[in-house]
Amino acid sequence: MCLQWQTDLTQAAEQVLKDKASIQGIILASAKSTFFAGADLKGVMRSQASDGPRVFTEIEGIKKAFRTIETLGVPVVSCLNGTALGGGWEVALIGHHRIATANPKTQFGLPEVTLGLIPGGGGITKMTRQLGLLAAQPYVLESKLFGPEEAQKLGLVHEIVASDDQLRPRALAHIAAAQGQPEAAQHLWDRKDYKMPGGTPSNPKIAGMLSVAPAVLKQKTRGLYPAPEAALAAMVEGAMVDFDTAMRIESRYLAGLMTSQVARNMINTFFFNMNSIKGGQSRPKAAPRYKPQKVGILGAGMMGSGIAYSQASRGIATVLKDREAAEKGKAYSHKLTQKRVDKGRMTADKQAALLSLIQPTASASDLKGCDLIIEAVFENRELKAKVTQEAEPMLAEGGFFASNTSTLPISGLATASANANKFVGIHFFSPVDKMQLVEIIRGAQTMTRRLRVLRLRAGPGQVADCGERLARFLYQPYLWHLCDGRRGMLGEGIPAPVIENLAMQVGMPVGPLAVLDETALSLSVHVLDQTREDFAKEGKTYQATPGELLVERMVKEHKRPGRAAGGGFYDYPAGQKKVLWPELKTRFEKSGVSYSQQDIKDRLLYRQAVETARCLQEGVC
Ligand SMILES: CCC[C@H](O)CC(=O)SCCNC(=O)CCNC(=O)[C@H](O)C(C)(C)COP(=O)([O-])OP(=O)([O-])OC[C@H]1O[C@@H](n2cnc3c(N)ncnc32)[C@H](O)[C@@H]1OP(=O)([O-])[O-]
Repeated sequence: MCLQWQTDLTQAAEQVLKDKASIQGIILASAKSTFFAGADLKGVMRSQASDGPRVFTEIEGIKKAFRTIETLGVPVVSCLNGTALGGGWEVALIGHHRIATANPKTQFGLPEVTLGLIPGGGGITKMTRQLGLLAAQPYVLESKLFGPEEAQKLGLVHEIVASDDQLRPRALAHIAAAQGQPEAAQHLWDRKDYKMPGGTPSNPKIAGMLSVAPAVLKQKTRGLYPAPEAALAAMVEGAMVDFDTAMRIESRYLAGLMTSQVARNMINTFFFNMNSIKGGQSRPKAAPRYKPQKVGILGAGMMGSGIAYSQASRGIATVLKDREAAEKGKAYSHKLTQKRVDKGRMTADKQAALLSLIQPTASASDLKGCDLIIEAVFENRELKAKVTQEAEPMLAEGGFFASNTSTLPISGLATASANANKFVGIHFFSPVDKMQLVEIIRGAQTMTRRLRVLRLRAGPGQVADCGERLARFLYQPYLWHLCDGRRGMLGEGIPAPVIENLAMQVGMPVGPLAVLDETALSLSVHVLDQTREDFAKEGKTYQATPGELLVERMVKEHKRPGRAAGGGFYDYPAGQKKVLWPELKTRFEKSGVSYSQQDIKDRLLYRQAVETARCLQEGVC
């Protein structure tokens, strides 16, 4: 929907108006394999707040042309040869009759709210009038996409043909058959007897639902996403007025969002940056794809068990080695998959196949032939050195070794290896089965080629090659800061519920204390002990921060090592929701401590922003 397209559309609409007497029907078709990809997102990225009036006029101009075509009095047929999204689906909705080619890859719908926008090119008004206020919500507020078959069931597509070359003949046949039938040249909502399915907001049932809808929405968005709120408002306000006014309401909300920083951020992150990542922008162009055939994992604790699951779920033969807990580690995969089997999302056969790929063992000799071994033992340098030396000789020819450390420098750990050039960090995030990011850390001696190969297929999702930076300079300091920082929020006496709730209010999925519990407080203490030892070897004394000391107290004095070991900052009563450990109040909260909620929110966010900027500055990609 670039500016040139808008000009062409206006001209086409003016032309059909002139030629009206000689037109029997109109076919909307695309010369490309995608029917239409919607608004020009690059153009949206260039808009500023001051462009609001211009953008509003442009949206209204587009919709005026749409309206000219659909109210001309001739049947309009949309021939949907491929995907139609956002403004593209709104173009499809101009057609009174819509024919789609059967293709499981085709997607229709309105992804606007996922980009900080709303379907303001007629999408909200038309989908609401077609489906009703309730039934339209998933498509408008949650951007639920659908294929041709679902579209047909919803009455949004009227015919499905087997191949693209049947679209035009079917459209022509429809137009021929529709001659003399005024209703075939009219949308449902333009008919005199039109009634909104399910009723308008004046219907008591709908009114009841609408009275809670904003609260339900806010619970999901926490008030941080303006687009779904605007979409709901446009749906409801539009349902109470005539069609043209509803269209104008939509345009106003859309113009506001299109010129907002939030939309620019979301489009950049969720469309352009995501496409770059998916397109492998940061991957070396020439390196072939790599998938290890057999992976060994050392240590079947929380991380090792999760990594074993992540490898096996990708069809990779996995040896899970632990002196005592290997079976328990494998049971974690059973627990995860059983939940899916119980919900009917996985067959018992698939579960059995996945579990059969995990070989629990206490013996290092079972690692023989692994082309990748990942150690996931405690953050203790000596232990890591010991397991490295024990397992490395089992590697297959050309295989390489990885440490899942989150804090210890890779170059240092690599000194225990006989092949430091084949030693890398692969840092999975907890819980491994949920977190998409995998961080690849290059040691000083890691061969670049090794890293390149690895970057392609190391873990469950995205890979950042961060040359020892992210783990040490972003992840850990960030976590530390959350409970300590330089002065330490909890240590300052700020109530734990305040910290947790404000973190959620700035958009974090869970509070920082919950994150620390998940990653295990005991892990942080292992790191602290190791750091003290490292300093002592150099004749120095490490000055622990207040936050480090606080976590140490939690583990050593209060015996609260984290979630996996039964409790940390939270209690985890079986079968119930976690609750903050009541004694945090008596042990850490200081009565009379003064704090500003905004300051706490800023502290939580600024730290991330500063560390992210530092990573960029240091070339972490
Ligand atoms: C008034 C009405 C307002 C309306 O309601 C608001 C909207 O429509 S909001 C919009 C709602 N629409 C959407 O959210 C749909 C967004 N688009 C898509 O989801 C996919 O592109 C699509 C599924 C259509 C095709 O997938 P595929 O076949 O794998 O192709 P591909 O993905 O590799 O793209 C090829 C190239 O085209 C580029 N480009 C694509 N779309 C846009 C765009 N809208 N803009 C700008 N550029 C776009 C893309 O960056 C890439 O460029 P490059 O330089 O070559 O890297």
